[in-house]
Amino acid sequence: MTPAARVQAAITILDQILSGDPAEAALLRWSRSSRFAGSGDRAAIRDLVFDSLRRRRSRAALGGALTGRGLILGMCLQEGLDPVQIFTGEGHAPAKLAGGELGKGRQPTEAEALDLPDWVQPLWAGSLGANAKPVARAMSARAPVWLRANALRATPAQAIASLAQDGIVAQSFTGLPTALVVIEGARKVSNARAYRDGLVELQDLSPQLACAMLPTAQKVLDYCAGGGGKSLAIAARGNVDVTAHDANPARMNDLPSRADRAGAKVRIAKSGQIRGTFDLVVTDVPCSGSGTWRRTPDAKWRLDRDRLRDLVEIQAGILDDAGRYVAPNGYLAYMTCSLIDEENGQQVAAFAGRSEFELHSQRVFTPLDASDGFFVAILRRR
Ligand SMILES: C[S@@+](CC[C@H](N)C(=O)[O-])C[C@H]1O[C@@H](n2cnc3c(N)ncnc32)[C@H](O)[C@@H]1O
Repeated sequence: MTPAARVQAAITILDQILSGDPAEAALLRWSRSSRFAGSGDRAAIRDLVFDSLRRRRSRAALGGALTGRGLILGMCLQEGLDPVQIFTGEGHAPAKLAGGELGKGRQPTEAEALDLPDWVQPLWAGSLGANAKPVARAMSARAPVWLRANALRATPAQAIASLAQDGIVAQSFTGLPTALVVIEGARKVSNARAYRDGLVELQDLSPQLACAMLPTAQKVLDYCAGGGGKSLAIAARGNVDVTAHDANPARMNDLPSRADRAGAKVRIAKSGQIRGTFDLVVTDVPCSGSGTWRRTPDAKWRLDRDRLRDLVEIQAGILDDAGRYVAPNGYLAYMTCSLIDEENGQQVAAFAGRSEFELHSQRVFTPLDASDGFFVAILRRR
């Protein structure tokens, strides 16, 4: 495909997303109906779509319309590209710019330039204080790919060497050597031997740092285990008995095969099958995902106040339920991939106020720390 044809494909997909389709579904549908597109085309179109969603507000202002064409026109103006060279109307390129189309845009207001919904902005500012604007700006950039070198299978150096054999360049993070940032070849990771043989797992830096903060424990319950990212990270410490649970057991379907690949032992407990108490219970709760909006930018525009309120209620219920499984003097860890304090510090403070747990430590990670946004609090049972 020519670069201009890729742009036209992105415009079509963006229009479907703007009319309500989830981004992944719209991309998949386009791929299936466009067998002529190669993997390079698909990757480039995906990047165009996701970049435009990350910067939806500012690009719509610049491009003069919240449409696929408006967003791509906004992209041209934001990145100093000449739109006349792209909107040529030739072959499969976008149709020529209509008279006046170029003049409809304007400079984004200060609020639009942050690329956050209006209703989120006060929550964002209240949660992040002086970092609110830099974090919002960082959210409009593409996220790096992070891997966790799995200590049950390899040292970080061995994992890096194996990745290199498949053309992937990765580098250890100074503060946590098992966290590897992919410098080159990110799209090759899922086919690499290091990944297939369990030497590395895909996991952002912030949950890795959060798991590293967890107290040492022999018996751990991962109460909201989902695909098992936290279970596997905890199991990789060795000498630990990990039980994974999720209210929706189907979410754990892949966990046994992931654990086999990683050489980890994880026990699966369905609801009603959790026995006894644990030294550490981890609750990686459902949340707004506002810390990962770089990776799932359409979620940024779909979240609303009602959904956030529901999530805060669900999180509070999970803390109350999960707390029952913590042994006396044991720990309860609460995690979200959100930056909104209602889901984080306020949630934990309210729980400490109504329970027999006291706050031991907490930390917010943001893209300013090179990671996704993430929150972890560790509470101790009195
Ligand atoms: C953020 S995801 C977990 C991600 C997972 N820990 C990982 O690292 O891959 C939240 C999970 O909480 C589960 N969940 C929702 N409500 C729950 C509840 N009341 N009790 C336990 N799990 C719940 C969801 O099914 C979902 O899998």
